[in-house]
Amino acid sequence: MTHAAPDAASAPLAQHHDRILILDFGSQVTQLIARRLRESGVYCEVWPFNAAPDDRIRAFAPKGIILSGGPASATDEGSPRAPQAIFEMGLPILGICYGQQVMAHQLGGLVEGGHLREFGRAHIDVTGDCAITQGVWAPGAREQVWMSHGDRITRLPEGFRVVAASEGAPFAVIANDERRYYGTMFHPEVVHTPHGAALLKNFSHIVCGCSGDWTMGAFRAEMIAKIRAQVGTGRVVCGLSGGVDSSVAAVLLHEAIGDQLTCIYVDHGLMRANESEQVVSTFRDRFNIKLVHRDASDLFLGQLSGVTDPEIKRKTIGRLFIEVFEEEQQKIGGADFLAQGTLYPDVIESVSATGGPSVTIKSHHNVGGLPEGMRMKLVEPLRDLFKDEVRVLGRELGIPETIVGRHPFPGPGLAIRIPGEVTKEKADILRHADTIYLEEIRNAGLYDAIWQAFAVLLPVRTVGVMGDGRTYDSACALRAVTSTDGMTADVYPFSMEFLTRVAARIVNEVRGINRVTYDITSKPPGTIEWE
Ligand SMILES: Nc1ncnc2c1ncn2[C@@H]1O[C@H](COP(=O)(O)OP(=O)(O)OP(=O)(O)O)[C@@H](O)[C@H]1O
Ligand SMILES: O=c1[nH]c(=O)c2[nH+]cn([C@@H]3O[C@H](COP(=O)(O)O)[C@@H](O)[C@H]3O)c2[nH]1
Ligand SMILES: NC(=O)CC[C@H](N)C(=O)O
Ligand SMILES: [Mg+2]
Repeated sequence: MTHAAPDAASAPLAQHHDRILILDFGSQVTQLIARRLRESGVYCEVWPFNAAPDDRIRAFAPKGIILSGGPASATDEGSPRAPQAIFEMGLPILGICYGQQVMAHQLGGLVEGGHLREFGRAHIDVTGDCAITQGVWAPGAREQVWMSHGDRITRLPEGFRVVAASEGAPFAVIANDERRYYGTMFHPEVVHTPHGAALLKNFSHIVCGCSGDWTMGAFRAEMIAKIRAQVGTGRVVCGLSGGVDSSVAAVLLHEAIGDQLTCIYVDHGLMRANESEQVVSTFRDRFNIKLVHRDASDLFLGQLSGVTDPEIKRKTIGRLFIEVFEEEQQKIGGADFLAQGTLYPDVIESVSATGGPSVTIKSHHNVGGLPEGMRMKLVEPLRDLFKDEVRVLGRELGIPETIVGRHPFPGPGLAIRIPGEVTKEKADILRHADTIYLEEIRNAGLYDAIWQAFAVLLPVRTVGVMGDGRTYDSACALRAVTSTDGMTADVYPFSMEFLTRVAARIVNEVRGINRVTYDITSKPPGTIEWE
């Protein structure tokens, strides 16, 4: 499941599982193909299309290959090509969007731009049947899919036939039964293609014959072996926040390398109330993991003084985290590796995954915020997983529900919930409001129905009247969203009664806030955090 140039060490580990190779042409949603395959129990790896030499592919011995979508046009000179050798390996191939177009082009078909473009929801007419649609779509049906293309195939290569068509894509599904080549113009990997997962499962299970024996239990075993292979006898420090991701990473690492692991919890003065005590007692006492608790609030708050730009805040925090980790590893006699609970969404939002043109939305402190020239090597066992998969793994590892089910809390903490300059006073005010808000959510039994809820301290002062006196204090915003993976999110529909109760408590109890608003922006167009 690595999203790096294939490394020789990874292949033998997966040897006893059926596997699919995904060649990435730079689509924003390539990782969702891997995720859908994992959900149906199939081991897979994502390799950049241009880092897949023929001998490596043969050594990996996949049961099938999927070609992802991508931003290029197959008709452009110099646009990406699939390794020609894959068409001589006798393996089933599924091309998705650009992957379909490039396969058609390389096999002698014709691809053209300048036709009707389709973005988002579209409908296709199923005109035939094939191995990937069987049992999912019946001929004659009209089905919803999700499209994102400007080019299309205008002439099929030899041996292919049409199975479904849309207005903008006469070749929405194509099949060459004899060679077991299939192509879709739409994206079966996204949830907006309602039966997409079933189509992919038909490809992996029926066409490629994968048995579906890849589970989170298998992931755990393989990842432990991978960690051991990477780390050897070296020492590892792990940034542990007590959040879901680093807790799961720490317990997994501990299982893999025992006392070679030391966790470092950094209190940057921007954590929530009582966080430090909870983390220390859980990990030291319950899991028996070596843990350093570092109070670095003066350092962080000092360096954030005068900083107002969100990206500079994030990069400052990312740099200071590493500085602190470097200092602490020296105190324990040196470490060769830094482990973090980085997840796939952290990676995709921070950097372009394949060096392609996907844009940086924000620099997650643990990815885009890392300083150049960091000495320790990174160990990031969860880098290819989505949050809900990490939760499944956490349960598999016996981590208590109070940790596994926690709302995410970003590494930069309250700093990115205080637009403008961050000060200790503001952090204290926000911490208090946030505590009340979450207490009310818990009391109302809503905590588990919400992906993430928090308060934001606005850099706006407003006039109020309290006890017949005039106030001129800050406004705060409440945010609560539902989501499955943090990539998209919807507003949580609280009752007005609940919201007004929370607002009253905050204004009454928190000195410095005299007005409360509720943020009703979904993601997109908003992001979950305000900065
Ligand atoms: N206060 C902290 N001390 C040490 N490491 C931290 C701290 N905050 C974040 N990190 C590191 O940065 C990584 C990314 O942070 P992130 O918030 O995404 O994950 P998390 O805190 O582990 O889980 P969650 O998303 O549930 O909050 C963490 O996994 C951890 O390695
Ligand atoms: O560890 C982290 N470091 C960061 O720099 C960071 N920025 C956002 N987040 C969390 O990621 C999820 C998506 O957030 P956004 O919609 O704000 O991008 C949400 O769950 C956010 O809380 C971060 N986590
Ligand atoms: N999503 C894709 O793979 C798009 C493929 C190609 N760039 C097109 O516009 O048709
Ligand atoms: Mg966190």
